[in-house]
Amino acid sequence: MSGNPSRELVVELGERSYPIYIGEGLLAGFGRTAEKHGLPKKSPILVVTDEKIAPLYLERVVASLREAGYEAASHVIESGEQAKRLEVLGDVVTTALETGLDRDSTIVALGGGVVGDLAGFAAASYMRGVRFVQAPTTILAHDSSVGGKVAVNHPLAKNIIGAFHQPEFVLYDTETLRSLPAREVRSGLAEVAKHGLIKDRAFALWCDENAEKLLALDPEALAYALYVGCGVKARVVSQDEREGGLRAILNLGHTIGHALEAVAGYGELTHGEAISIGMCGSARLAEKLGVAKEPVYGPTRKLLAKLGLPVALPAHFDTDAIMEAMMHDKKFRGGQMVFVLPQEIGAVDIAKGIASTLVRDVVESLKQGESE
Ligand SMILES: NC(=O)c1ccc[n+]([C@@H]2O[C@H](COP(=O)([O-])OP(=O)(O)OC[C@H]3O[C@@H](n4cnc5c(N)ncnc54)[C@H](O)[C@@H]3O)[C@@H](O)[C@H]2O)c1
Ligand SMILES: O=C(O)C(=O)C[C@@H](O)[C@H](O)[C@H](O)COP(=O)(O)O
Ligand SMILES: [Zn+2]
Repeated sequence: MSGNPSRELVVELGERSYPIYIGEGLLAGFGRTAEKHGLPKKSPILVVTDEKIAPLYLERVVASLREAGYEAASHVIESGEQAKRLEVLGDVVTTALETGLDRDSTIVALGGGVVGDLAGFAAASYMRGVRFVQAPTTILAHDSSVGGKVAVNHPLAKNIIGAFHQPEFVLYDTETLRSLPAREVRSGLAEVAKHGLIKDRAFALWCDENAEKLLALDPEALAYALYVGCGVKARVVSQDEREGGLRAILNLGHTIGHALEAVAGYGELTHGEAISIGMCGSARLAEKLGVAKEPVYGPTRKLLAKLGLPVALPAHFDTDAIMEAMMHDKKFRGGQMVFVLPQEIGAVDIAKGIASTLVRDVVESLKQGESE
């Protein structure tokens, strides 16, 4: 433990409100937190995690739950985006049935966004819905663990089979982030930067100034960034839980980003890398359409490059395939392409009816990756 005090935020959703606990070493107190939130003790708890996280942190969680008097079982999935598929969901359900999970049971997601989305969808669908807890272990999961979007992928479209299912609480033990591979540190910082770019100019500038500290996992800088990032997300979700309108701003960079992930077969680019390229594309588009009130492409590109993220599209990506995949975006309605576009650093707009020819030009231009 570094001695960094814990921080707490609340996602305000009426009777479904829940806290986000952020701090070092919190996993050791998992069982006590479960008790505090009234998770039933008569029904088993299933902890879902992946093969890389299990040897590092699973025992800590299971032991803490058992110490508090819970019956705890676990299910370990393969690591990586490919695991977000129906077959793996079926395996989780098999373990849930074999372990005797009932309607009063809880499914715990111990891991990054992949585990969170998959285990969350298992919790949303098993017996038509059981309790769910998020224990994020990646930087990126400061985003995925908050807000209740849970899903698996289809080969043609990302996150296309899913639900909204809010957790009972989010327990974010920042000590776990120290074992992250460098690529995953960078990937997670893409969503951190996104939260600044959409809603908090000062935070976006702070990320730019503190990029080196963030990449080096400086505990204070990281704790601050995760707190601010989770705060932006929590406030947006509180105002528009089911994406009737405002929540779509959290999708900055995702129309292009999700298409890249699908076209590459889920794995070549991490989610953060794909949306980094996507955010550069949105900034370009905003400038071309005159939506941007100030230069946005240059500063966005500079920030993401400083965070070690890709800002150009690898040349082998097929533009036609990307355009085709973009048609499956969940914001696409009534034949209209919808994009989240920066107006300035820290503010975005949702623009409908964007001409696909213009989007195609932007995708092509991303292959050049010019700095201005
Ligand atoms: N639901 C949402 O609102 C939301 C938001 C953002 C992203 N997502 C989804 O999140 C997913 C990406 O999440 P991610 O970037 O966390 O990927 P991930 O879950 O695949 O984790 C990245 C890699 O790091 C490993 N890992 C995780 N924690 C570790 C730790 N503490 N130490 C060492 N290794 C660790 C994992 O095994 C994996 O190999 C995507 O599927 C994306 O669509 C969802
Ligand atoms: O929570 C949201 O809303 C987001 O858009 C957050 C995104 O970072 C995340 O990748 C989300 O899963 C994308 O949502 P989708 O509805 O486009 O699948
Ligand atoms: Zn995302």
